Amino acid sequence: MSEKTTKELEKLREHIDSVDQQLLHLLRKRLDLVAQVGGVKHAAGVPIYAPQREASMLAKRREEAAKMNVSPQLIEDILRRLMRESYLNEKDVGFKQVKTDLGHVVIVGGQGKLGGLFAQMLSLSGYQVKSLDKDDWQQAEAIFDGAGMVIVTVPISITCELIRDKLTSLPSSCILADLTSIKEKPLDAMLSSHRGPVVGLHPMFGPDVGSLAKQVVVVCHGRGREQYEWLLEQIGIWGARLVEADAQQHDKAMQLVQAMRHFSSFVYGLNLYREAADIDNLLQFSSPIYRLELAMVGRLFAQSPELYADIIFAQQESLTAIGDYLDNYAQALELLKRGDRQGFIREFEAVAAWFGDFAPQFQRESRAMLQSVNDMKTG
Ligand SMILES: C=C(O[C@@H]1C=C(C(=O)O)C=C[C@H]1O)C(=O)O
Repeated sequence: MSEKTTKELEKLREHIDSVDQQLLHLLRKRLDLVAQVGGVKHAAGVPIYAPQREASMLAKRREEAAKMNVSPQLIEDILRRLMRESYLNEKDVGFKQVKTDLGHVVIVGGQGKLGGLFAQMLSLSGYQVKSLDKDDWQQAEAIFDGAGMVIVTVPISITCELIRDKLTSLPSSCILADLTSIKEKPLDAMLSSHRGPVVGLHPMFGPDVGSLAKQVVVVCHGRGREQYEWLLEQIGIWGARLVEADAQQHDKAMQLVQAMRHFSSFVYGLNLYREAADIDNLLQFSSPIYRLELAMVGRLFAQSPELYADIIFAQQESLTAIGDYLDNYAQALELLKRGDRQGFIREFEAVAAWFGDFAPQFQRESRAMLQSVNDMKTG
């Protein structure tokens, strides 16, 4: 590079540094304003997450961006990232407490990750929370005494047994809830062990979410809804969206959404391991989509094998869903073995037609993800 070029670049880069510093100051200012909004909302008991405000704000900024010859998608990406920060900061002020005369909450399995998250959210909302874990059963009576709600969040394999053995003498005013990722059997167990209000919940997220804003919690009603309605409102205040479901339908969906999916990720990892694939090497040749896929598979093996065994082994019926997948794999492999390119294309088109408008929608969504995977690359 010539000296002139170096000088020119240096000067421009100094300007860029200064603009970035101004951005930083603006960010600080925005964070402070959002914190003030958080304070006002907290006092009024309003959830921080305000989708309508977000939609109208984004529409206006996009319009203004276009007029300034800035890409509307750029401002939308930046604002969405900032809004995520807004939800995370909400934990600093806490949440409105919907039910003020509940008595304390007992979380059976409160030391587990999901139990811990719910304990934290409830505490931030002003509830007194006690945890009951496997070594605490001797003190159970004292822990349960005066509880207004008991939430069960223990491994799926022991959930029903625990409910049937240990939760048979709660007072009928006490709410009994669970967070298990299957719903029909735990709900039956709760309804038969307890006379009072019962509700089944399935948080559709892992314990590592920073905030519940926009996350989904599935609700399967048991009995006495009017007595636990406040809990649903409370979860809404945390920002989550509640989706009501029939327990049986929910469990059927989980055979595909969880069992089959996690199982195929497990086999994908197993296959890489048996092939002794060199991950470093694969990453060097990876396209963003491959990296994203590897991230999805690899993250499984950073977590507890018990958790995934629990999810995959939870329902006998998942075996059918996984077996069907294996059959389809074998049939598709036959196309390949026969060199039946036309057959492959026919099947492809049939699936594409079945996906319908979802296919282009998923393409758009994944494009944004792939771009951020690429952004994260260094060097
Ligand atoms: C700050 C607010 O709360 C949330 C955060 C927003 C933001 O960061 O701009 C916008 C809407 C809300 O989801 C607000 O309602 O204005």
